[in-house]
Amino acid sequence: MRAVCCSSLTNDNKRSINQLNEEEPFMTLTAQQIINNPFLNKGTAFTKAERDRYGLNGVLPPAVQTLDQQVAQAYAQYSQKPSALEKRIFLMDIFNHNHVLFYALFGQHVAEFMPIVYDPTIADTIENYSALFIDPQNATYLSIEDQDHIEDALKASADGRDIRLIVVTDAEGILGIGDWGTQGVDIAVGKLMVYTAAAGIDPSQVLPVVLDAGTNNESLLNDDLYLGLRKQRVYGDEYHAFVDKFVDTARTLFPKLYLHFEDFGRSNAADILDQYKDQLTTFNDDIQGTGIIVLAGILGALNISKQKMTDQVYMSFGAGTAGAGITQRIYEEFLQQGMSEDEARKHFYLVDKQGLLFDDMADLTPQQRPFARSRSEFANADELTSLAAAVKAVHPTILVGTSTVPGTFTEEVVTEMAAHTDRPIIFPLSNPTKLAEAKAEDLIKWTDGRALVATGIPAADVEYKGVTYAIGQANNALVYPGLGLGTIAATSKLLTDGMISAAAHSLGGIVDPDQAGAAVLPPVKQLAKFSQTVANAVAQEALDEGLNEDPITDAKQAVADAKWEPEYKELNI
Ligand SMILES: NC(=O)c1ccc[n+]([C@@H]2O[C@H](COP(=O)([O-])OP(=O)(O)OC[C@H]3O[C@@H](n4cnc5c(N)ncnc54)[C@H](O)[C@@H]3O)[C@@H](O)[C@H]2O)c1
Ligand SMILES: O=C(O)C[C@H](O)C(=O)O
Ligand SMILES: [Mn+2]
Repeated sequence: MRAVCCSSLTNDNKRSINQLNEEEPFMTLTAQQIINNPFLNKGTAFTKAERDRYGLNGVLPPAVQTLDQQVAQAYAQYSQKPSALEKRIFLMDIFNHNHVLFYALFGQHVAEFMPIVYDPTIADTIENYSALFIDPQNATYLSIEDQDHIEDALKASADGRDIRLIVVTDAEGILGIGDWGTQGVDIAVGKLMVYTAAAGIDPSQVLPVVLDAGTNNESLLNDDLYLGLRKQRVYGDEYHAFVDKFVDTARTLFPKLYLHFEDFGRSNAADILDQYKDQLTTFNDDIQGTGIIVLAGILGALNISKQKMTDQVYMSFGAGTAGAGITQRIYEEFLQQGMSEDEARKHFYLVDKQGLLFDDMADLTPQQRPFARSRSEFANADELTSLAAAVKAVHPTILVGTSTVPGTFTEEVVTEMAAHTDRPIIFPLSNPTKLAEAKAEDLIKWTDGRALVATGIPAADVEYKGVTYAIGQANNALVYPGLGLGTIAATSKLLTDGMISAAAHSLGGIVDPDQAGAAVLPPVKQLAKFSQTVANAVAQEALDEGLNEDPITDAKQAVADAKWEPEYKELNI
């Protein structure tokens, strides 16, 4: 029996499959093992010489195609698929068979594919994951009831690859659609695809992981097809011991790990980040990634309105994981711009289920507490139990929605806000599409074109009174790939606030703010380009803070060297 690709690579002998191909002929694979390995397979693009060498003659149709021809053929098929879900299933099929082709195709159609591979279509595939299941897509499925296999499972799915990046979810708070148990694994798969398409993270160095600690989703528990653990979600010490065991095992197996946490529940997300952030490069996308993109969007909006950050009055509608994370990031920016903590806090207002949050409320989260207000500030404090009442009392200049409640930025709320500020900054960010607090088009119309808008999911341009308003996408996907690439390229020991701030500031200067209808953030079609900008800024900051493990001096060069391109390399196995 011949060795299956790469399983003989030990942790001490870690190389990516690409490096491996280039360096050493160390094992022989059968034709079937090659074409069934998505990291190695080239399909019809195997050359004549490769076909001779690896016994592929007659195993494939005789014509030899180029990658460009394969991309064109696949895109033509894709275009015929009648729905977003079918388009996504088709692309996943390509991914399952041939990673280079998948990423070459994705790279040529980034803006078109983002909403298919990622949000919002990914929400449909998560809700229907068990029914649609075909392939585990190199993910690791860890169960709280089977912790003895954590190490084996991580090793088996990594299959000897040099894992540098894990996206892990426990799926308690998938986007705004709630608890999806094991089915949430797709968010880890999808986020990783965006890392590679946007920033060129080597796909052989990544691993999607789901931590299945049960689910409180009754529809899943009652679904015969459900593929996860059929029990109520576990919380408290038992849950944290499970997370600890996963993190300890993963960092031991993969010592250069960048660990990205995604869509954990409100009661766990911030605690887990605090627990690990000073130990290894830990990133919480919903807290930190969203904080970066919203700060970048606000900086972009202020560039257009020519206003100062420290003159703004900020209101968060929905102060959970993302809402509180964004608030903290904007608050830090106020401090960075020279304001004292006490002065800065006066600019922030949180509205959640209870209405405006006050410091005498017993049910505040630790992240909400520092921004809760005193009732004595308002004559009618007890009446401020709705967004409309809070907006009327506070007159915010910035309103960010992370509430998961659709349509809550009503015409009444928006016109009241716009009555007290020239250029209201309004970001309805709840995902997917069906949960957004408002539509971009309505915000532009209700404010007669004055609102500076960004949305969580892609929004079409808005034509209004002869001006075309481009709508920025304030989705963390615009920054987390560059942040990850920069951090990994710099071999940074930690991910610091300084690196996070550098990422947010690096997105400025890409959009021309003087163009009528300019967007507050750069367009998704330039995602690959500005991911590089973010990566360079982050890597430079890591070096400036002396966080690099390897002796790197040139941040840009390190980023360029770390970047993977979807090209067929000569197989040498
Ligand atoms: N655009 C982005 O990049 C981005 C990033 C992260 C999260 N999000 C979106 O933000 C939303 C929230 O995500 P999260 O991770 O913070 O979830 P979360 O559950 O941690 O927070 C949601 C918050 O909204 C509050 N809420 C619920 N109903 C409300 C109501 N009627 N009025 C006011 N507040 C209410 C909840 O109490 C909670 O505090 C989701 O829809 C998610 O998709 C967007
Ligand atoms: O996944 C997204 O589209 C962004 C964000 O992380 C979310 O949870 O909504
Ligand atoms: Mn998320």
